[in-house]
Amino acid sequence: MHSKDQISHEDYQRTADWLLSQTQHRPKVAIICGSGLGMLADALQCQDSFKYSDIPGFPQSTVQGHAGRLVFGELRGKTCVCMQGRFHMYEGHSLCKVTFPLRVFKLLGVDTLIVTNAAGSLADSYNCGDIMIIRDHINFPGFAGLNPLIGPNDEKFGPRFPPMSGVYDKDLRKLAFDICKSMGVSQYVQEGVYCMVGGPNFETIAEARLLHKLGVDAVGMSTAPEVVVASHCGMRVFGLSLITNKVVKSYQDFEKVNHEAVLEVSKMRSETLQKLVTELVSRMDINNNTA
Ligand SMILES: O=P(O)(O)O[C@@H]1C[C@H](O)[C@@H](CO)O1
Ligand SMILES: Nc1nc2[nH]cnc2c(=O)[nH]1
Repeated sequence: MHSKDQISHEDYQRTADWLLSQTQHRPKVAIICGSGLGMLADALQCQDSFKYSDIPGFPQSTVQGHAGRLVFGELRGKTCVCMQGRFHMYEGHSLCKVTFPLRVFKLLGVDTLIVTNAAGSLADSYNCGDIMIIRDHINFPGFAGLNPLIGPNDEKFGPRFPPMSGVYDKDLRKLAFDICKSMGVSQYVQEGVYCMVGGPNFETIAEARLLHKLGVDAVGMSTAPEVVVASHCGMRVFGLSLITNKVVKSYQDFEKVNHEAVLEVSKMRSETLQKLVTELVSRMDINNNTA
């Protein structure tokens, strides 16, 4: 890692202090909106919102379907901060930049992360439009040394060697399933393993077959770095993938995925996802995580 990529504790603190001076909201929950899922922020009441370009130290979002706004507000009386737009490695951001907001959120007092993404499915039983509750992830770039925790460890945030087993909170996953049942949508809710690849190209057929053999249920280009950093600093994590396409695994299949189709499917499930996240926030206990 180059020294220009290093972000000091003071840098995170400066951004957190600026935000604290601009809003009365004191969020306990952070929500990251995946591609086309920015409408999750629309449910927030009493909003204060900030363009990323106006926030000192914040990276800029360059992908279509990622508005580039940080929205503070209340969801059924619980204070949240919502990223309408995230940062991806393939945009050219270092992983420190990709995950910069997470440490700022920690300094704001956030203790729970809800992360969402658009993903392609490898699992044969999944369909387009399914919602996958993330049970676990594979951080493929991490295998190649692309990990946001590489470099000097900041003990104020967390330990040098953090565990990652059980990173997606079991109780929140169960609660989400119960909510889906009561919403009558469990027929298209799955639980599975998300794999992050670097992107920006979608998978070749051979790559898709490899991921399938490895036990990957859904593949995308985000989430793992954010979850690693959130977990490192003691946040509880819950994740959702919206299955926007089935990854092509056969040489006989001539279908080709594209970003516009991904955004289209995101729109189709926006209401359900908004309801699910609202219910989840409203029913989660935000005080039991003191890590
Ligand atoms: O931000 P997410 O992970 O939801 O975005 C996915 C992965 C790519 O950025 C994009 C491809 O359509 O959607
Ligand atoms: N890598 C990857 N990311 C996605 N995001 C949405 N769909 C896909 C996909 O099929 N592959």
